[in-house]
Amino acid sequence: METSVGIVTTEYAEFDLELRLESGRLLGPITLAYETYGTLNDRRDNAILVTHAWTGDAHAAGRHHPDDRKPGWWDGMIGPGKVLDTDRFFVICSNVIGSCKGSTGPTSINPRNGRPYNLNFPVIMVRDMVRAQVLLIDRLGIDRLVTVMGGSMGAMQALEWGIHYPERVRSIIPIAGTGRTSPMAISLNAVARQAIYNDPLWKKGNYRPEHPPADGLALARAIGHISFLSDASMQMKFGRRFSARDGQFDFFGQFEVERYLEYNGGSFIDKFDTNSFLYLAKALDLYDVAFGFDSRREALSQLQCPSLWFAFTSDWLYPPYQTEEVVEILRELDKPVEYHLIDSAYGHDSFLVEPEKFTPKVVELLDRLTAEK
Ligand SMILES: CC(=O)SCCNC(=O)CCNC(=O)[C@H](O)C(C)(C)COP(=O)(O)OP(=O)(O)OC[C@H]1O[C@@H](n2cnc3c(N)ncnc32)[C@H](O)[C@@H]1OP(=O)(O)O
Ligand SMILES: N[C@@H](CCO)C(=O)O
Repeated sequence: METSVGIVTTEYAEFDLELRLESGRLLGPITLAYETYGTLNDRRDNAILVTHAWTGDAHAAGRHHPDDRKPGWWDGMIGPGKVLDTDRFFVICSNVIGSCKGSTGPTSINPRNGRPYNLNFPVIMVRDMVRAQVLLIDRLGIDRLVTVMGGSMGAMQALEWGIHYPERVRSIIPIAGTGRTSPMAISLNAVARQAIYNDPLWKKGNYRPEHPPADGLALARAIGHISFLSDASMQMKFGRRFSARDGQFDFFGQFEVERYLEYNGGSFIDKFDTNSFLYLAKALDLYDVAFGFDSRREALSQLQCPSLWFAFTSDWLYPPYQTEEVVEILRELDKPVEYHLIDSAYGHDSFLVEPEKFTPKVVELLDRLTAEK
């Protein structure tokens, strides 16, 4: 049985308007990159929005070209007969504003001067990303989404959808998220930022695209990457193994884990723009569900739909207690809420590496919602 969505194309929705951001600044016109899988039914009520993490993109499933080395980032989840079954659901994955993956971000042309925004791009919040996604969902003619589902920054987007657009969602599924970014998570991003700022090629964001601050970005990504892993996953993957290529007493000889970080930091330079990385890190750091409300309780009281939450035992970036704090408040508020602590050794990135550990609960929720229709 064919379980892949096959060859897919990224589409680009253009909005000739100015969006008022949380900062009060205006951003426009706006482009959003997105992909869709499956078919929107006649009642237009079978749509699911998948929201991505920090360095993700709209390409969640299938391949752009038969020779692509890897499929989309959540290909195991999306396709005929899969968890997000494209025989039943119309699955949308939208890139976020601020990103460099086809949507309006710091690399886009500033209409006011015809030059790339670079640091003239406004600071955006997760809520602004969602505001832009609402334009896309309107454009697709969808009133209500079956669910909004995503991990990490995707979880923040799902929660913002539920709180600010309660009439537009029938459920939300935040995975490996947090209700507010902790000082520890912020401090890791702060060090990553310094790695970039200290690279002479960064030039306060005015680097030429062909000469990015590669050393700074690679180091910044390596710092981030450590926080996506866990003690257990590093023990399993690398242990204390020394790189077979190097002599143990070579001064620059590397442990296997060092090679891994160097490789993943280095390969990231070709995949992501430095300013976008910084703007999205800022959005992550600014995240607090209570922003604009008197309290988290007041913010969470806006949520009307069922919410299904997952946290991972080995996630030390957004540890389970941060999801549990939110779930606890929702329970006190008598909201329909379900929470599962998933035993996984893969740290924050467990939502990408071991989705099979939590997907049965997702299927249960989707079946329930479909039966209720
Ligand atoms: C929604 C989103 O979040 S989309 C963004 C997802 N992508 C990322 O986060 C980019 C970084 N990638 C990753 O973190 C991982 O690939 C994941 C989480 C997506 C998947 O994890 P895993 O399946 O465990 O992959 P793993 O960590 O083993 O491999 C990552 C890379 O390191 C390489 N690698 C593995 N071991 C070693 C090693 N000992 N030395 C050097 N390189 C190594 C792999 O070959 C792979 O290279 P590739 O990216 O060119 O294919
Ligand atoms: N590894 C994912 C998760 C980060 O939160 C990313 O880079 O987007």
